[in-house]
Amino acid sequence: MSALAITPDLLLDPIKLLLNPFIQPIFVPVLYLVLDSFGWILSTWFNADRVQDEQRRVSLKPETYDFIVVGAGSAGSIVAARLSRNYRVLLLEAGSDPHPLQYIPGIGQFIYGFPEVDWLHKTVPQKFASLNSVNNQSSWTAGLGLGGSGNINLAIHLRGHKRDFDNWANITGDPSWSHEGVVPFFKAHEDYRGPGDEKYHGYNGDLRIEAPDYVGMGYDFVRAAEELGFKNVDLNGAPFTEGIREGGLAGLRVNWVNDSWAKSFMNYLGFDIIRFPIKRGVRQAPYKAFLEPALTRKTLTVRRYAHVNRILFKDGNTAYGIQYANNQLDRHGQKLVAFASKEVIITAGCMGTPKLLMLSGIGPAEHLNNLGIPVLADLPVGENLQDHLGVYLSYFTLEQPRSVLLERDLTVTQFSDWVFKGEGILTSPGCQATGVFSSSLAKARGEGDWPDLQFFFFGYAAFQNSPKHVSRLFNLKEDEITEYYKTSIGKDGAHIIVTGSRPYSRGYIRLGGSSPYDKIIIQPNYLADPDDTDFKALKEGVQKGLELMENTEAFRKLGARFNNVSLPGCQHLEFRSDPYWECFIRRFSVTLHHPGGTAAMGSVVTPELKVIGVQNLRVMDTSVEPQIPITNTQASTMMIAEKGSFLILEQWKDNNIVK
Ligand SMILES: Cc1cc2nc3c(=O)[nH]c(=O)nc-3n(C[C@H](O)[C@H](O)[C@H](O)COP(=O)(O)OP(=O)(O)OC[C@H]3O[C@@H](n4cnc5c(N)ncnc54)[C@H](O)[C@@H]3O)c2cc1C
Repeated sequence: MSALAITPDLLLDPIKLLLNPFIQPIFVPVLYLVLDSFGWILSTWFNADRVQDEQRRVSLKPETYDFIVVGAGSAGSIVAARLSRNYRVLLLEAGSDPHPLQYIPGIGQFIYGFPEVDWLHKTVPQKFASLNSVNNQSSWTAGLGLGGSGNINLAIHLRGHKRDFDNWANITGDPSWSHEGVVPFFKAHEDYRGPGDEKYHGYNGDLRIEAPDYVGMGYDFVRAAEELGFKNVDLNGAPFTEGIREGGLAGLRVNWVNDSWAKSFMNYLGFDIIRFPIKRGVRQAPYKAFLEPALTRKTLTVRRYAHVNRILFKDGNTAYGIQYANNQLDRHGQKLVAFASKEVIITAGCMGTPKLLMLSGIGPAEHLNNLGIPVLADLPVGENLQDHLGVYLSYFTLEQPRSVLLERDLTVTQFSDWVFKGEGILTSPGCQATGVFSSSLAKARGEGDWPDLQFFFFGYAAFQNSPKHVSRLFNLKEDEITEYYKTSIGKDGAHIIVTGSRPYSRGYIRLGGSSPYDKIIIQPNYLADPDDTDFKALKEGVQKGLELMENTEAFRKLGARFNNVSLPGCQHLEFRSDPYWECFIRRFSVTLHHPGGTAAMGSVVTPELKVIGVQNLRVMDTSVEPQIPITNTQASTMMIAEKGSFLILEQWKDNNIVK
């Protein structure tokens, strides 16, 4: 019998069995089968879990806690973990536990878009962007379950820019929201592994931040950016203390060492590989880092499948509890209430929070009146909606086998390396490098020190199922994407997403009806700002992206070339002409999933995150950001939760602490 044969002893050793060369050829078809079956895998798992949860049904009696936290996402997980150290906390989450596959960073992208883990929101049809999406509607994924969007996001850990937070301090009139004021709260939960300055990094916190074992072409991207004059910097780190090379950054002066203005100009402007909230290749934020370790506390009660429908008020405007339950989404059909003797804290995310506030009578009076909801506080809830819109510049094909081509590289060995060593391509959530920089428009406004563009680099090739996969993620028309990717599939490749990091366009979220089960109306108004600033910045960003990928030695060596097929919808235009790129931007523009601002500090909540005009109610999630930071939003959300918890603990200090 051949040494390669599958012998009985191999059947007892699954790893040896998987690594057997007989298995390798059937691995790829099996892999595709698994990837295509995620919907089924998730629904089977969650159905079983729900039945089990139902068997542990809680009593119908109203319960009283010190604090009630609504929503167990990136923010809620931290708030519940921090407060339950000292107080009795009830954490309510509409979804369930994270699915085991969600801990594998490299699989994250395949997992969203299913009702068990995703709220599956969609925007209203857009006029100026996302025009290759089905019905021009952008799909707005949002995580459902303990861990929230942190279970399904790309996990890119970037805090934002110094000026983002100094701007928050200006808007709120509270210097504690300035960069200097918030750095301690970023550091508080950080367990950082990487180069950087102690002044800006934490090393003993709950959340490991590190580079994955697999960085792929991340450094090629950073080297290419350096060729264009950008610096390789720690994007979460210290302001620069060194100068930049001659000719760098559009001819800015050199030798900045002793120039304090220049130092702050350079703060967080540059490129780097990405560090993530992962530990030995396992996703950490927020569930594993914050919530899981707190679950054994007697002071923390977590109710899953608990869809909160309304905040309860007494004495006119004092929040004292919540009502949760219903039919499909609820605690197994029970209608329940719970009371908070101190405060109710809403962390239901940028869409969930304004919805719950409005259903409870806190929102624009006219809108609530139209729906017959009695108005408790007339506030601009749902207004000020912002998101990062990105242009999906895909694919650059490569002549060198440097990218991840799923059917070639996602081998059995990669799986066993992830399981047993925490190594390999599955340790990476996908995006390998990033950079922030300013357009000429920002510079002309005198804001060259506050980047308005961001690049995300993915050294991943188009695989057989890419059209189906990308279409599902972004609600794109699959036949068009199939046509567009036809010459890229199966070839080594990479793509970048060029993002407007400081959008001027503002949208809104409104209720679709007065029932908690009515869908919300999401209008981001992408690229609708009256001066077209967002569009013009993206145009510049796209040109810079092409330059970086096609005209640098780093990528020339790899033979990088952009897709030679015209994007459906732009085929009538001269290929790669100015009008072609304008059309491309409007059509192949996708959400980066960074919505925020719908219960903003300064207009809906105070700088202490208290809802204006009512008592004992706070909001502590992405909704409170008056302007979203220039980078991804999870790190800043976790900072808000950390600072918010601190504010609460300070206020209730020494008051009925549970030992
Ligand atoms: C696909 C995707 C990719 C992303 N990639 C990145 C990235 O790489 N880096 C980054 O920094 N950011 C990323 N983000 C954004 C980031 O994940 C969010 O900004 C962050 O998670 C928001 O945290 P949150 O606590 O405000 O909301 P969430 O984490 O969404 O938490 C809200 C929670 O509230 C629950 N909830 C809502 N309504 C109710 C209700 N009525 N009753 C009970 N529970 C309710 C939800 O189920 C959810 O668990 C991404 C987001 C998505 C969706």
